[in-house]
Amino acid sequence: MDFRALPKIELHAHLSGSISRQCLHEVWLRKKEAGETDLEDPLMVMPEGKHDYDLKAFFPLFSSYIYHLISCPWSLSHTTTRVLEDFASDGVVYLELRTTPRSLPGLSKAEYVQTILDAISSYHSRSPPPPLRAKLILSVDRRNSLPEALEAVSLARTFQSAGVVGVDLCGDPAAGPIDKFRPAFDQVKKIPGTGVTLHFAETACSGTGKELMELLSWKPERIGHVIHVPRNIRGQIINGFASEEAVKGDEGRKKKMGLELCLSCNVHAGMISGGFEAHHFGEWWKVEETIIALSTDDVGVFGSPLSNEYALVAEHFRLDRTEICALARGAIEVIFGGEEEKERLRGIMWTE
Ligand SMILES: CNc1ncnc2c1ncn2[C@@H]1O[C@H](COP(=O)(O)O)[C@@H](O)[C@H]1O
Repeated sequence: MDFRALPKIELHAHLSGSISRQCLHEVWLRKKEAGETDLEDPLMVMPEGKHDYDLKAFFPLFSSYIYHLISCPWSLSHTTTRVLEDFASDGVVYLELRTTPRSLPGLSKAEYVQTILDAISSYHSRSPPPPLRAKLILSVDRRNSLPEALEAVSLARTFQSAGVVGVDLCGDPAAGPIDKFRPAFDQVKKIPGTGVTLHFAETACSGTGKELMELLSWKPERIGHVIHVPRNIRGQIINGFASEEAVKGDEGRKKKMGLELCLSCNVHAGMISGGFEAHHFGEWWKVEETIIALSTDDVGVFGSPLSNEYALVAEHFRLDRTEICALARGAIEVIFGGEEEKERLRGIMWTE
């Protein structure tokens, strides 16, 4: 099967982690030549072919390096455009990119978000129109304070009509308790048409029953990674605890929880043991009450484009062509991009 040609949906991609090393290198070269950076060449910091970053090494890549390189409107806009092009050339037809609003020298958080939305909008208006449509999710980092989280939610409200469709909780799972963010995610629920997605049970320390019950009580439509899940919490996910209010009008059924599963990230970062065969994709993909959206997380770091994630599940879990098409199409139901976009996707995604 041609996994690149297969039309695909990507729902869990962090902007700064999705920038290819080549693109980072080009930004670095231009800044170096202009005398604007003292940073080391990204190809030295993140050598081509190295993908085994454990979480201890992974998070500082952003705070200590990438954020210092992508630090002006030009580099932000340029790298966003390149990320869109890279996903499109891998056969992605719908992308929800996520990013943590940050202020850069001379750029407020609102201008940071606006710059990314402008890059997306000018990408959409290319001629002929590209098959990829992109939306934006704003992330709250676990290291943030409540006021910072509330600011992200307020930005999501402000930029909703310009393409922001959701709010995410991400960041180093070792970074303290998350209860403090409840008022922020309560606010998201009051913005009609804005979805909630949460990094969920990424590590043993963030996989306690207490934390996961708290996260589910925020009523996310989707959860990401879903690794260290105790049995009773698994039951809650399956029984639709999180979306009990989101009853589907016509059939009276509860909405299914979307699971954003990122195989290569989890394997390369050592978040699971036993390799691809042992990945919890195998436990979830036949659970009818949930919907899996295979995702890349940080393709710039872990090096596996979405087409390869589909190839991996086909290989390790023996999905045939029909099952692969059903898996890819299934994600339509859990996008945050609205009914019109769902209809477009139903028209272009393969059925067999
Ligand atoms: C194991 N995977 C992950 N788990 C948790 N958070 C992650 C992540 N991968 C990326 N991020 C979050 O996304 C930021 C980079 O993109 P943006 O600057 O927001 O576009 C990282 O700083 C981290 O907080």
